[in-house]
Formats: sequence, C-alpha cells, structure tokens
Amino acid sequence: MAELKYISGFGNECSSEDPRCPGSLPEGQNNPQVCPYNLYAEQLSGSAFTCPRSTNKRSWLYRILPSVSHKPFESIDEGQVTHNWDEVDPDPNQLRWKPFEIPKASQKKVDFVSGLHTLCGAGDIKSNNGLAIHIFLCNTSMENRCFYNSDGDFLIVPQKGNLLIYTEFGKMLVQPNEICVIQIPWVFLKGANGLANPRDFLIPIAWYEDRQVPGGYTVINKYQGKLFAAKQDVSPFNVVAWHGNYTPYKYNLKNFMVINSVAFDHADPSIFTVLTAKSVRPGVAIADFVIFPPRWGVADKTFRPPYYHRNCMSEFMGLIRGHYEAKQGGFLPGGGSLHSTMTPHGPDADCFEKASKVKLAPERIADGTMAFMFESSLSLAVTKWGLKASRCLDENYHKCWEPLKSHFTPNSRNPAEPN
Ligand SMILES: O=C(O)Cc1cc(O)ccc1O
Ligand SMILES: [Fe+2]
Repeated sequence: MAELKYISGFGNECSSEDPRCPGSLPEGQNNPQVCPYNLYAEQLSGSAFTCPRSTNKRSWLYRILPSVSHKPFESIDEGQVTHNWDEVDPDPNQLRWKPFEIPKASQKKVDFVSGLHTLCGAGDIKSNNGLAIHIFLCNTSMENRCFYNSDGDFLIVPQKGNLLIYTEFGKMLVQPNEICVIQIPWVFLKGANGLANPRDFLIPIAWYEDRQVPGGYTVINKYQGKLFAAKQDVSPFNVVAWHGNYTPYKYNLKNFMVINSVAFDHADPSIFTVLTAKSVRPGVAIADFVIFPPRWGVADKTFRPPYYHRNCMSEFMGLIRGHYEAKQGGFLPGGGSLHSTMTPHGPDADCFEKASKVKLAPERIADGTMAFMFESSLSLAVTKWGLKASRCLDENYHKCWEPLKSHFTPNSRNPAEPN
C-alpha cells in the first residue's frame, strides 16, 4: 500500500478533498442547495452547539450517501464489553496483569470489535461522564464491518501489530509506539513548545470508496453500554471531502519532548502528560494520558525512580515495550497494572535497594522502553473478565514489595555514603 499522507497540527480547522474529486468542498458555505459532485452534506459534532467558538468542535462531511442510510439497529451479543461496574466486589489491592493473550487466527478469527474486553471503568454511561479501559485482542481485520461508539471516544494504544484504521476522514496506519484518538476533544498541555508538540499530531486525508455491498455492510454501535448492529448497502467510507476541527488523529510517542528534573528530586508525572480529557472540575482530569519515555536521569542527591505513593487518583499502567524503571521484572509488555484510589504502591524491593545505593551519575533511563498510564480522578471498578476470565491476573504481584526491609538507624542520622 502506498504510504499514507496526513495533515499535521492539533485542534486546527482543516480541510481535505480526495484528489479524485477536485473542488468537492463547497466554496463559502456548508449547505449549498446542491453540493459539488451531487454529494450529501452531513455535520458531525463533538461539542454542544452552544459552546463558545474557542471550544466548539465540529466537522462537515461531503459524502455519497448520508450515514442515516441504514436499516434499523438491532441488539447483538456484547461479548466481553460491559459498563456494569458492580459485576464483582470492590478490590483495593494492587492489581497486575500478565500479558493479555491474543487468540490465534488459526483457532478463532477475532476482529477489533469482537476482541474488545472491558477491564475496568467507572462512571455513568447515560450522563456521559466516565471512563472505561478495554483491552483489544484481535487477529483479523474488520470485513464489511465498522464500529462507532456513542458512549465515548477511543484513545487506542497498540502494543503488537499494526492497525490500519479506516475512518470517515481517511485512513491512518497506527503502529506500536503510536497512539490514535477517535475522536475526542482531548487537549494537550499548556506552553508554547515542548512535551507533545502540535505539529506532531497527524490527521488523515479524505479518502472514499463507492462500494456497493447489497445488504451486507454492518455498522456496529456501542450505545448505552450495549452493542447494536445495522445493515446497509454501501461502504460507510464514502466521504469525498471534509472540513472542520473535529477529526481523528494519531501521534507518535517518540516525538514527545521529555522534560525532567535537572536539579534534584523526582518530579511528579504531570510532566509526562501527552493528552488530557478534562472533567468539569478545573485541573482534574477524567483521564490524563501519560507516558514514561527514554530520557536522561541527572538529578543530584536523589532517589531517582518513582517514589512510594498513595493517590486520590486511580492509575492504570501498561507497557508497550522494554522494562518499566520501578519494576524490572513482572510488569511485561502487553500486560497492565491498576493502582486504585489511595492504594499504596511504588518501586519493587529490588529497585529500591539498587537506586538507594547507586553512585549517581548522568544515566539513560528506560532506553528502548515505553510505558504509559491513564491517571483518572474516577475510582475504577474491575470487571469479571479482568479479575477472572482473562486468566492473566498476577496472583503474586504483592510479593514484589515483601522483601522491603527497615533500614532505620535510630542512633545515626546520616545515611551511609553510596559506594
Ligand atoms: O506508579 C507509577 O509507577 C507511576 C508514577 C510514576 C512516577 O514517576 C511518579 C508517580 C507515579 O504514580
Ligand atoms: Fe503511581
């Protein structure tokens, strides 16, 4: 496949026409009586229409048929998708999952939607206030099937294999160490330069197919936590041109310009925030998406790994590749961990012993590694699949802290010099 092209930028007003139909965007208005190429005009909104212009999100799509051209939706089997946060009793323990297993295509073909497994979440689906973390375990492309989510937006973090994602705005290739967002008014941090830079966000360009699939194209919708399917006769990827500021995008994590302590102490991981999904409370996120990229550690007289902590927030972590600095073993690529509200956690015993003894010098941290975290103000509930059916829960996680011993020296204030 030819290399895909993208538009670069974050939150801009963009426009794109499939090169096969030059002039397909109406000039000077959104709703001509007849659109160029006899297309239909359709708006997709991502904010209430009353939002001030500065926060208003919407796009205009010019398409062969409007998306309403489908048969009625009917309920389908949810598989492992749930929004029931009371499936199992609450569990405040530190939880860690071994790498989730991707089923073998030779045994069972599973596409993105049938491979969605809800791991944890919180909130009320009907008031559009909440968060769910799903693990997608798939081995097959969506064939004449597509998916949209009425309950929220996806931030997708692939760990293994490439995702070629067809959206109504065009195609995106998303590979491990890249993320994509479909499609949400996430914001990124303040400041003119550094951290995630706006030009590194890539938006697809318009691409359409005029493909008939008589009665055979299935549109799947997640609505109020349930899955529904509707049939239609044509491919929904029939948008010839679009303009607007509500678009999907991808971002390569290698472009994150890392900022770190250059004096002393371990800074809190807000410095590693790539994107934030805001709540209505200023400064408090439904979820921050945070990464722990390769960087230099140079802090003087400092215990450099993460500190021990208990947070009012919940922390779900995953590892794309390499080793996480606070846990050399046990936390593996493709696995995950959940440290819930006020649940204590921090470096394992081995990490503590080494980092409190090592002679400090400038040092590469996490080379070849990429860990990520969703930091949420919601108290996340784990699903039955997460606790049991996934069969990946690491029953021994707590043991990584068991060897921690007291180093208290009541009669000597001064710590021994590191060797
Ligand atoms: O728990 C973790 O490993 C994530 C984390 C990393 C860090 O550098 C500081 C705080 C924090 O929660
Ligand atoms: Fe933490």
